[in-house]
Amino acid sequence: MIKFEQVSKTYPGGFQALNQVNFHVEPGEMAFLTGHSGAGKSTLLRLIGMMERPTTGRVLINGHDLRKITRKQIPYVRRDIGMIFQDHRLLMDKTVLDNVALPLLIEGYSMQEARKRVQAALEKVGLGDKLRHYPMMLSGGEQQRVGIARAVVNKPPLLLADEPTGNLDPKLSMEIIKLFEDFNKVGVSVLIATHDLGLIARMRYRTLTLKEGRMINDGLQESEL
Ligand SMILES: Nc1ncnc2c1ncn2[C@@H]1O[C@H](COP(=O)(O)OP(=O)(O)OP(=O)(O)O)[C@@H](O)[C@H]1O
Repeated sequence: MIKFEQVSKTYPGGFQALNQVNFHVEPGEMAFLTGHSGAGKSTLLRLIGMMERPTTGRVLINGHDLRKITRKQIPYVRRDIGMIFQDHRLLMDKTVLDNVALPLLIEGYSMQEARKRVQAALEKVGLGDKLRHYPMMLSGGEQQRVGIARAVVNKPPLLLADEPTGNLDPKLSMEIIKLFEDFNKVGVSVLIATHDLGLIARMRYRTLTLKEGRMINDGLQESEL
């Protein structure tokens, strides 16, 4: 589902954020990505999301070699990826319905067609009764769930999350991770970048660890890391 082959990324200005990174996330797998601040986690996610291109090496997503994707094809490949951010990036002047419907409307669905799918996505994240609410009327955990509903509404085979629990307390964090587990159980691949080593330790999933742009560990998190 995600394959990195000798991937390096140097930003304009000369900073090398990733150095010869190799890993493979299989279809249907769930894994964490961790490392110190500045280790390159967001850069790695941005390469998968095609917001950045690697300087050298090859990234494959769901069989697509991203080097061969033209600018015009990017939206099609991106449909396979649901992205979730720490700050959820909801439109605050739009209702929950409008926020979650957005990816479908961009794909060309009418609001009438989209509404059923939006309702189903919101029910999966436990917010089936909040369609008409504005994000400001919701708690932080609920806002994050709306962000997740928006990411899954078009049923992508891959979910990427960048610090999805960064603003939440441990109980709410665990609930959010359980949601990711639910999607993983129905076959969605999930990659979650997080600083939260406590959370990772409780979950016992494969953990990819970056240090200064290098992948230094790929396996279950070891307690000394
Ligand atoms: N657009 C950019 N231009 C130049 N340097 C950048 C750019 N984006 C990131 N960097 C640098 O690359 C390094 C890795 O950044 P990245 O955001 O990938 O780290 P991170 O592991 O996600 O960190 P954090 O956990 O703090 O978000 C940092 O030193 C950062 O300053």
